[in-house]
Amino acid sequence: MRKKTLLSFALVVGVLALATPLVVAYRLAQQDGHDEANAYLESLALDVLRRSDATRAQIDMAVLLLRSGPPLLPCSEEQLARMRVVVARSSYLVGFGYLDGTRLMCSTMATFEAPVELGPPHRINPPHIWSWGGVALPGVPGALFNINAHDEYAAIIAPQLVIDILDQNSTLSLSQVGGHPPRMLRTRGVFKREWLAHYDGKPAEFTDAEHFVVVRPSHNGQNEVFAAMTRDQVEGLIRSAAWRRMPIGLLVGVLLAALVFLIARNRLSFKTELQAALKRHEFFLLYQPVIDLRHGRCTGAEALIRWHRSDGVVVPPMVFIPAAEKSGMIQKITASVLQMVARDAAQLLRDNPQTHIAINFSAEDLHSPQTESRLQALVRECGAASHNIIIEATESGLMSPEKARGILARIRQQGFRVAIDDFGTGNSSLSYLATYDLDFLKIDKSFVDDLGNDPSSTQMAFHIIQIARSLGLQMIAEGVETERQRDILRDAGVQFAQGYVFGKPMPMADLAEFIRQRNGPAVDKP
Ligand SMILES: Nc1nc2c(ncn2[C@@H]2O[C@H](COP(=O)(O)O[C@H]3[C@@H](O)[C@H](n4cnc5c(=O)[nH]c(N)nc54)O[C@@H]3COP(=O)(O)O)[C@@H](O)[C@H]2O)c(=O)[nH]1
Repeated sequence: MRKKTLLSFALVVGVLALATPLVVAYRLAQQDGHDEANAYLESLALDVLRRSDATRAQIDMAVLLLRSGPPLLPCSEEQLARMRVVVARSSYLVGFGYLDGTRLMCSTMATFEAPVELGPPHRINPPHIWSWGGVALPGVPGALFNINAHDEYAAIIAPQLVIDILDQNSTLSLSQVGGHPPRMLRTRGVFKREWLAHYDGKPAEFTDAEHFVVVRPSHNGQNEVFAAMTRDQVEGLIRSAAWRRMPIGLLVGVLLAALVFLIARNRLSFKTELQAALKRHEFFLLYQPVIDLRHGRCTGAEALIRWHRSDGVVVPPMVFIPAAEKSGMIQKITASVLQMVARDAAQLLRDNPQTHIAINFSAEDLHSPQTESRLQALVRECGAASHNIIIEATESGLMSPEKARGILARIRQQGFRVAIDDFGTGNSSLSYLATYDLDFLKIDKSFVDDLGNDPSSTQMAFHIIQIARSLGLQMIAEGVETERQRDILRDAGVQFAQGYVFGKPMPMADLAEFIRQRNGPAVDKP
């Protein structure tokens, strides 16, 4: 990836890394604020319903007590005294009275000069309980009462008592509605009749242009409480939740953005480091001998790159080659490998014209138009022939078949030989492999390791050998560490092998000596 692209990519990912936790934190804060509003309004609504139930229970109990004593003369001092005792014992009843039909004859609250005509009841529920709302009583000016009558006994209730659970300054709204059609039983704050349309007998929450409303029905379904707060109040709760959530979101965002920054810097600096290493010629090659298993001669070697850093550490290719591939540096490194082979191997190839040097190519090398000219320059510079060079391409390098196939075909036409490396570790199939012009198939070390020990690895290795045979490819087994592995491979018809049993990767001078010893008249067969 080019520096500019990497920077833009890192910037976009960094901004996303910073913004995403903030957005998530805000969304959670919105949810928290909403949940808080919901929970608070629900608790208020349930409280009103609980008080309403308690009021009803107190009325029932009061009527029971009034009826339990010996019958008294209606509106007599004795009856009013009994009513006063009952009222004193209850917390939600403010008075009691005696009814004759719809006329309130007397009450504990005030003495009437004449009976108070209440008119037709506002609600009858169940049949023997009649209710009136908003009743003005003589002797108690400026107050309106609800009256709840059980036959002749009328409980007098201050409607606000049930609903006055908010402090005076509260701007929340609470309304209890009951009956069919619905009538307002008691209210405080705002109530809009259109809210009734949102309620279908089940608990509900909804928002209109100005309010967030929670509705909770009583357990007997006879009335329901609407608790509401303004949308500004909900926003206030969201804001306080955001104050709690956002710092965590910000912290996570900053950490993620810092991580992105560090990774990008690492990538960029690694690329810079590779560039500097190339300039300072810190890369060098070791050569691992390849042995012909039939007669034990060394037929060539694989060039394996190492990075001798200025701090003295020798970095193996597994560490920097993948990073070089990702940072777009691999072609420069391969070009340097070709130059080093040209320099290192010139003498060896002149002295041993039948030997080869195998060079690893990455996917990008196989897709580059410069590869052919670089290979031509290599053989020209070291005075070798193209058959002295084997290109090792990994399965992943062949993954863009259109580009790779063309280059490989042209390279082979010019006499260079091609091996597929690490075969079996990717997803290549036999039919896929058959579409390429190849000379060698390298059997990956992972299949060689357990040869003769693990039946499935052994079977896999034999299967790969079968594939190579069916495609007419010669085989090079890699990672051969024991004589047993060597013998099994040789007996299975594998022609070539490399591995520690023959020789570890070594400098060119050592390789020349190795070949002299191995291929000279005194050479031991494997
Ligand atoms: N694109 C390029 N890739 C390269 C280049 N040089 C090396 N590589 C690739 O790096 C991978 C690791 O290579 P390396 O650490 O050099 O390991 C090689 C051998 O040292 C190791 N090997 C060989 N025999 C044995 C053995 O008997 N035991 C054992 N434990 N290890 C052994 O195997 C590696 C050779 O692998 P391969 O190339 O698949 O034959 C590796 O994938 C290299 O390809 C480069 O210049 N360019």
